[in-house]
Amino acid sequence: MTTLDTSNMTEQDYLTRAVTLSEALPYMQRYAGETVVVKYGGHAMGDPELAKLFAKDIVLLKQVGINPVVVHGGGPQIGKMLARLAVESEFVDGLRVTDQATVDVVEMVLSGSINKEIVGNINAAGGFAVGLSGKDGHLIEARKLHRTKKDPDSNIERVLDLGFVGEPAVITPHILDSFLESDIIPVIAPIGAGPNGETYNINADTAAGAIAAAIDAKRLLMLTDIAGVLDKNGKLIQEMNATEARAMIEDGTISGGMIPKIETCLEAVETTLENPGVNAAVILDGRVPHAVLLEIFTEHGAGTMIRKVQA
Ligand SMILES: Nc1ncnc2c1ncn2[C@@H]1O[C@H](COP(=O)(O)OP(=O)(O)O)[C@@H](O)[C@H]1O
Ligand SMILES: CC(=O)N[C@@H](CCC(=O)OP(=O)(O)O)C(=O)O
Repeated sequence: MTTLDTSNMTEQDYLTRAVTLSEALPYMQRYAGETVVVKYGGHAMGDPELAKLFAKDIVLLKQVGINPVVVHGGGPQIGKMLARLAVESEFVDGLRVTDQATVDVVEMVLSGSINKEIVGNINAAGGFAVGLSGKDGHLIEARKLHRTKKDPDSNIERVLDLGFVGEPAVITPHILDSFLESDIIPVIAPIGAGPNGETYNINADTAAGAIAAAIDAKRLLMLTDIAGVLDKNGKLIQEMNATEARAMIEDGTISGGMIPKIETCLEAVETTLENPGVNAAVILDGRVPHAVLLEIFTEHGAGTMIRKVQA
């Protein structure tokens, strides 16, 4: 556990701390009773000390009356386990091609070790976390994801078979209702069940976005391993709209794992007649200590924000 050495603190330091707490009040009021979905990426959870700070931040949110829902990834951790088991793995546009052997490992790592590690950290920080996957309580009913990709040489659309890669078909948030009314913090692994009981590997960004939309979350925070979306010159983009984002995917400035992240944010903020949409989605650097607190409780919003689009 990280402890703070207060032995050298002056009266001014304590005053600064009190002012900081007081300045958080309007944010606490703005978010009181609201739900915030936090997508915790596999790269962001690499450092054990940072992982403990993340858990503390989540407990703090719950303590001040905000409802955090954690949806986690674990791509690098799955990669390590597949390598240990000598199962080869490849990605297409940020999605892991997933055969039967791979999906078994994906479920084992995500629903097993990673989910329980996050639950353990939150509980050690004084929270009440409950770990589940999309299979629990019909939370995520999945279907096979169908992808096509244009061949750059011939310009012909080709169908890609990604195996057991799924997308959420139906989200049934019923199981989360009672958690959100209690002190329980749900921690969700992005695994879904298909109509015939088959297991689907869902990109964690996609799962987080679908859950955020289904529970009318106020904010979707995507914690990753980079400052946010970078432009062609490597400069951080603080705010972007759907048209800009699509153009950057088209011209290759946004690639790899950033593609499902952006697509998720765009879908999450879209308002339809049935869905009021998430107010804002933010892609931010999970390697920064207290990234969640900085984003929710200060003006110093880091990262790239994608705001709600009215229908
Ligand atoms: N325009 C871009 N701006 C920022 N990152 C980008 C961009 N295009 C591609 N990326 C890549 O996307 C990565 C984040 O996606 P990913 O590795 O899947 O993260 P996570 O594991 O957190 O989901 C970044 O580390 C970066 O390498
Ligand atoms: C289909 C697909 O690609 N699934 C991801 C699920 C984990 C994930 O998304 O983890 P990150 O958030 O750490 O990238 C995978 O197998 O790696």
